[in-house]
Amino acid sequence: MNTPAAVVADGLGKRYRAKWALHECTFSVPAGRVCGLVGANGAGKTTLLRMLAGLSRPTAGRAAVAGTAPADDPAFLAEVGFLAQEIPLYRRWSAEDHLRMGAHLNPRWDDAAGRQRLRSLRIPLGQRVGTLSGGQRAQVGLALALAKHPRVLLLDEPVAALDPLARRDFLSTLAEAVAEHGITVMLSSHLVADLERVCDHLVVLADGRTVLADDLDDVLLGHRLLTSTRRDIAALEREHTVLRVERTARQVSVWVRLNGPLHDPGWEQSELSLEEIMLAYLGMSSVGPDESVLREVPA
Ligand SMILES: Nc1ncnc2c1ncn2[C@@H]1O[C@H](COP(=O)(O)OP(=O)(O)OP(=O)(O)O)[C@@H](O)[C@H]1O
Repeated sequence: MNTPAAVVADGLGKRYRAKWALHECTFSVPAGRVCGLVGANGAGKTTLLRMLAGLSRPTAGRAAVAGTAPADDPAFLAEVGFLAQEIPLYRRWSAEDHLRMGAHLNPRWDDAAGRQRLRSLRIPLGQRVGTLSGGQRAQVGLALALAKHPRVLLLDEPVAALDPLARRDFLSTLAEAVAEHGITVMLSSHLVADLERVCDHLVVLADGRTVLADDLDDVLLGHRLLTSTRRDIAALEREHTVLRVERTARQVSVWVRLNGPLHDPGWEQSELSLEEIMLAYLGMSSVGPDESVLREVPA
């Protein structure tokens, strides 16, 4: 049985003046998944998340989040939690003040869970959030977003500025909430090890386009490093998606997404880690592998 999609982008695009920040972006995230959103700086992650959160209108295409088109209206905003990169909190207010405002504004507010989450992390509820550490502020932002009981939670690089311990705490809180409430999460990050820990689905953007959208297990199964003494990769390119090529005098190495079985026994196959797969995608443009760039990568 197919799980219904909680987040859908269909030809979604955003143009700023002449430049497309996001172009023909198409993917769907099944309900209950934690989806990592990956892309180089400027790939369009924030642009995408802001459109999904109803904070910015698409120039082209359509999106559906929790079954509806994102919009800046109370019914939609009740279903969706969004934590922006800069953790938007009132610096002069305490966590307690934010909790009270949340209870006032949100119909499904779970005040007890929000407080419990912050107390268990020993975050002082009465202290101005401007005087909390970056990690504590991120946890306050997450606790507030979760207390809304959203069906979909969108997080824009929430752990980027946190130390490893604070990142672990943040991601544990997130994983517990997902297990408890079955919410769908879309989380942008450059930290592949973190994504591997919490995500079971991936969307990768390059130059504002979707270059990969799949379950994490299928991503790991479907990518291989192929090596051979031959030089010609034309036959390989006809059947599979070549991400990266490195040539030495004696050997060619090809990072590939397999679109079916590999028939040619002349290639030696080895598995790729998620980090290696992501690096291959981040190094390619949306139109194909760039060997001149790839040659700079040490073997
Ligand atoms: N308000 C804006 N006006 C003009 N251009 C914009 C605007 N917002 C984003 N862009 C451009 O759109 C592109 C995508 O930006 P975006 O912030 O979505 O990337 P990102 O993947 O989130 O990057 P990062 O990893 O650095 O946060 C960039 O080229 C950026 O300069």
